[in-house]
Amino acid sequence: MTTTITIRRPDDWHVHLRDGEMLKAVVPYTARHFGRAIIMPNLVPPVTTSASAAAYRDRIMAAVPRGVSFTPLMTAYLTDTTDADDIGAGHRDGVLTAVKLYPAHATTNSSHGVTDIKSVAPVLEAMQRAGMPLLVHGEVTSPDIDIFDREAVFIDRVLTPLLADFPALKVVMEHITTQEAAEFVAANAPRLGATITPQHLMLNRNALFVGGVRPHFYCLPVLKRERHQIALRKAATSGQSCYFLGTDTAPHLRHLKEAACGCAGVFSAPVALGCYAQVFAEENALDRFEAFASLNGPAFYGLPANEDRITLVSGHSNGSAMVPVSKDGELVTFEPIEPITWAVRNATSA
Ligand SMILES: NC(=O)N[C@@H](CC(=O)O)C(=O)O
Ligand SMILES: [Zn+2]
Ligand SMILES: [Zn+2]
Repeated sequence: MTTTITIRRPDDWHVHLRDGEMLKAVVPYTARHFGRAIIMPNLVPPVTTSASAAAYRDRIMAAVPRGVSFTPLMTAYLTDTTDADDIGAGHRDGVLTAVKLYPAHATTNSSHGVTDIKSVAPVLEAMQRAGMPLLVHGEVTSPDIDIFDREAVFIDRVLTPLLADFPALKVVMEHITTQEAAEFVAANAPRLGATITPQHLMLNRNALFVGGVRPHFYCLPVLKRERHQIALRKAATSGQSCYFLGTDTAPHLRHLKEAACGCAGVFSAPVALGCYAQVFAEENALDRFEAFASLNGPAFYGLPANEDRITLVSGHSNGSAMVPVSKDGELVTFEPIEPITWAVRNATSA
């Protein structure tokens, strides 16, 4: 038996597209399903100014296949020396949608991240005045905090004071992974929102060790225990407007993941939308899928929902493919433990 569902075209509120050959290889997968995407700035070196964001946007647009409509929404990487005037001007000019806070060394390419939140107060004040959201990678980095506790400790030590010090600042807690985060976001909505990834909805930390170590399930924040997975599934499918789709598709070449010290990040762009639909179907919540995928994100960012539609269908086995990246190597597409049975049938223009 197959089920189909047609919804407004979704947006992806958390995407890594990288640069160069990798950018060219991955952009088509995001652009064919999603109308817009928030583009993460953690390149090497990072995108830290409006000028570098504008140049990066041009490189992304050059990689969008002809005939596909796709709008990258750019972000700047917050550092201890970010210029508040440049960020404000970038926002007024329509170049910058948001600013990204990585605590220094929290995740892939975050060595330039903020070491002390006080040093960026002028930038946060300017963003608060402009209504420009701050996107946070919500993990503390102190080595004495257990890796499975870093998100919950971030909420207590960093996010709670930040929300109090900047009471009108809009904040997105990216890729939430815990029950604590889901509850904290709902309690602080609507100025606080959260993205949730397919892997954190479909897997828990046991998946990292099924039959051996599984590097393609390794991402940050790392998968948590089952009670958190259950809480995230409940949150995403609740219909509450503070939760929205953000895949955190994060491509790394296969040989850099299948390594003695493998990179963090799951490449999910080709299959992500099917994964989300499957979760909503399993939770008997397909009637709330459009809110999570296509309505809540634009509402948080103050943007209109997309006018075109996309149709998904169940009953398809969706064999995940390897995506070649020039002669450099290849990407392994996310393949959860249970088969993905939902796929995009077609996207129609408005
Ligand atoms: N999520 C990840 O595990 N990795 C991301 C960085 C990030 O989103 O934290 C990446 O850039 O590879
Ligand atoms: Zn992150
Ligand atoms: Zn990310």
